[in-house]
Amino acid sequence: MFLRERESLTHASTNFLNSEKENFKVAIRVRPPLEREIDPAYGFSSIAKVGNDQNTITLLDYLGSATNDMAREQDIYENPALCNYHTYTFDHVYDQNATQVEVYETTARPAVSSILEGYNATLLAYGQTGTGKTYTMEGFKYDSNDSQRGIIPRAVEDIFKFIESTDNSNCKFMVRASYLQIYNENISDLLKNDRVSLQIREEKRKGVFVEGLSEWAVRSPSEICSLMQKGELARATACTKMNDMSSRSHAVFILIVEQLTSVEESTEIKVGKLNIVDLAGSERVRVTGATGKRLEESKKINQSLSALGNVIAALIDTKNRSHVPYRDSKLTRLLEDSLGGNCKTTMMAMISPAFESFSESLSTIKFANRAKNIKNAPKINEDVDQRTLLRKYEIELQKLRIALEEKSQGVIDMQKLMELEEEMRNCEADKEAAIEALERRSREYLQEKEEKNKLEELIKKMDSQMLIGGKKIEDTPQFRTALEEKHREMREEYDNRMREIEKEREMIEQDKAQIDRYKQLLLRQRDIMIALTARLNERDETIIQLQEDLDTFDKIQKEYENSLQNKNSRIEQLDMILKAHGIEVPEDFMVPDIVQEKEPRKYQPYSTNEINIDQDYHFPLQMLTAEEKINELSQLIVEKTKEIEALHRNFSKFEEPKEQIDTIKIKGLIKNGILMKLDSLKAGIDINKEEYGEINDILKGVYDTCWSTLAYLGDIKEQDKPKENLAPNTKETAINRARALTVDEILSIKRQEMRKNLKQIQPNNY
Ligand SMILES: Nc1ncnc2c1ncn2[C@@H]1O[C@H](COP(=O)(O)OP(=O)(O)OP(=O)(O)O)[C@@H](O)[C@H]1O
Repeated sequence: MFLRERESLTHASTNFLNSEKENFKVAIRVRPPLEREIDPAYGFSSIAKVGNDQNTITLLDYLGSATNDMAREQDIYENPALCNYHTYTFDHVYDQNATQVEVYETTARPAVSSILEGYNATLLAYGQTGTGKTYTMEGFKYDSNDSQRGIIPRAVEDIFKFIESTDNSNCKFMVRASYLQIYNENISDLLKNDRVSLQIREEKRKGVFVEGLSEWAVRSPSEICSLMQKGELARATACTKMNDMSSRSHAVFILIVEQLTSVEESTEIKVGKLNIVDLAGSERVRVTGATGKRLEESKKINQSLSALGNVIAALIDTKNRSHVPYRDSKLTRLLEDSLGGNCKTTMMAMISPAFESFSESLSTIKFANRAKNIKNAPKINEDVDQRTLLRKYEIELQKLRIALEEKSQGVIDMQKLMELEEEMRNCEADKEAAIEALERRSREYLQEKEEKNKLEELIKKMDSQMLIGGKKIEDTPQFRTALEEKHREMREEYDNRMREIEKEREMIEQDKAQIDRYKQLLLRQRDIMIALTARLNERDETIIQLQEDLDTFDKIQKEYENSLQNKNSRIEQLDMILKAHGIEVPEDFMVPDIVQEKEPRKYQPYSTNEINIDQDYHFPLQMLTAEEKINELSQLIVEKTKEIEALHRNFSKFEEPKEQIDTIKIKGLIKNGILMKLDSLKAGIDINKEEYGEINDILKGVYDTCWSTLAYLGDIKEQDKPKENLAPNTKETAINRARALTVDEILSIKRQEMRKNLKQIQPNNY
């Protein structure tokens, strides 16, 4: 049976797919007349005539005056001109005799098939209130044998049959269901107890969706039926003039089928989504007589339906299709994919066959006729993102399998552990048995040994009684040798033992001494601690005592201050009284300022050495009064001044006053007669050879000094000094040089030389 179902489903799908036009299908269903529409006296005559091809419908617009269906029929028959005929063609038209199964098979089934191939599909029920939308979509019984089951239960059955008929073990399915309603422009989840208003979102990959809408994984048709029943109870319905249980909200039942097929290494995922939309019925408030809450509901319903009409109008307006007003209502926003998008949509328009509903039926037919022109562009959701629920479950399952394997591994390990523990216990038992056997054996051995000793004793005794070769055994040389050997061994053993004992004793003595030392140390530490504690206690007591004294003094001082303040204010008071009476107070009577005696401030003595601190009180050993301190510092200044003067004097040795140097040097030069000779030379007076040599030597020395001084001062480098002797060696050059040099120049050179010497002696102080 499953196979047959599968084949027929595939066939339905193929038919559906073959026609591009059928991406948006429109079917009309004329429901049977309701009891209230049938005139008990004259019967009922339908205004909707369905063509034999089941593609056309004609609505009869009677213009006559007959008041009942029978009379109207008669009148039309007799006067055909009294009737206008409105004929329209659709993908399918069901007359009032069409059964639920028929409607499902021809209209809904292809949509179901397409979702199994990974398409999005929508079945949309539209029509005036009470025309059979809910009946067609849901039906009223959820028994799988009930012939009045609607599209939803049948679709679900088909989906599960398809899944069951799939014998490919590499193919996995997941079916999820959601159920929502749009009531008064608020979206709420019919499968949840709360009535939180949900929002519509759009994502590139996911398309349009309701955020936070619950999705229920279902594994059988009965589970879906339970969800539907739950949703139905939550759906806003009311008893209206036109329908005992009129839906006051648009309801959308969503079925998502995920298919995951693993082929070798690759995985193919298909996700099909079926929206089954049961719209709230449009109604003419005038006819229904709605007021209050019902009126508000009606307005909202009509508004959203008119938004739906606007969207359709915009979609079919091929000339000006720039803007489609999807966002004008929640309904159109939600159906954005279904209307002109990635979806195979089937609109099912329901009409009443009753004469009284003619205008509504005609309006519905016209609406459906417009919708016929909508073109959708569905595509298989194959390249759906890898985050599909099934994929996630698959991954999760994989992880769980691994975890299970690990756990199983754990179990194996546990078994191994238990085995090892058992083995260990056996080993322990063996060991104990072995020890026991060993002990028994050693007891036996000791016993044997004892017995052997006894025997030996006995033999000895007996031997001592015996004679060997006519001699007593003690007298034999063998016995003596053996005896000596025995004695020697015993002595050796005794000595060894004694040595060991001595060693042990020494070690014990050492340990004892060490322990004694520790003990002494600890005792000493204890004494120190006791002493320190006592001192600390004493100090604490002293501090407390001092604090108390301080408090007492503070108190007394405060009292004195208060008393003084009182006295002062009294004096001021008296003074003012005296002044008021014009009496001058003599100077002698003036109260002297109270000079508070203060403890003289103390200063530390000046010392370059480290200050000795009294360990007990942390004070310097000696403190000076201010006067003493001033004296001390004055003394210090005197000493330092002397020191500085001495240093100055020393320094002055190297830095003689200019005039003094000049005088000395000039005197020296005069003494040597050189300057005179120079002057003579400058004056052009002839000098003798000796004099010339003398001058030449001096000039040569001056020349050298010049060089070295300039080198020292950094003006030139020593190595730059010419190698050849540039000192004047002729009378003429000597005279020229001498002429060039003045006395001041010579003195300046000499002074620089002195400075150089001084720097070498006291480089830091210079
Ligand atoms: N094809 C049908 N066969 C038998 N009874 C039908 C059929 N269609 C509708 N009915 C009956 O008509 C009445 C109204 O139907 P239904 O509630 O489905 O209308 P509706 O379009 O969903 O109304 P509303 O928009 O107010 O919710 C119900 O009692 C239902 O049983």
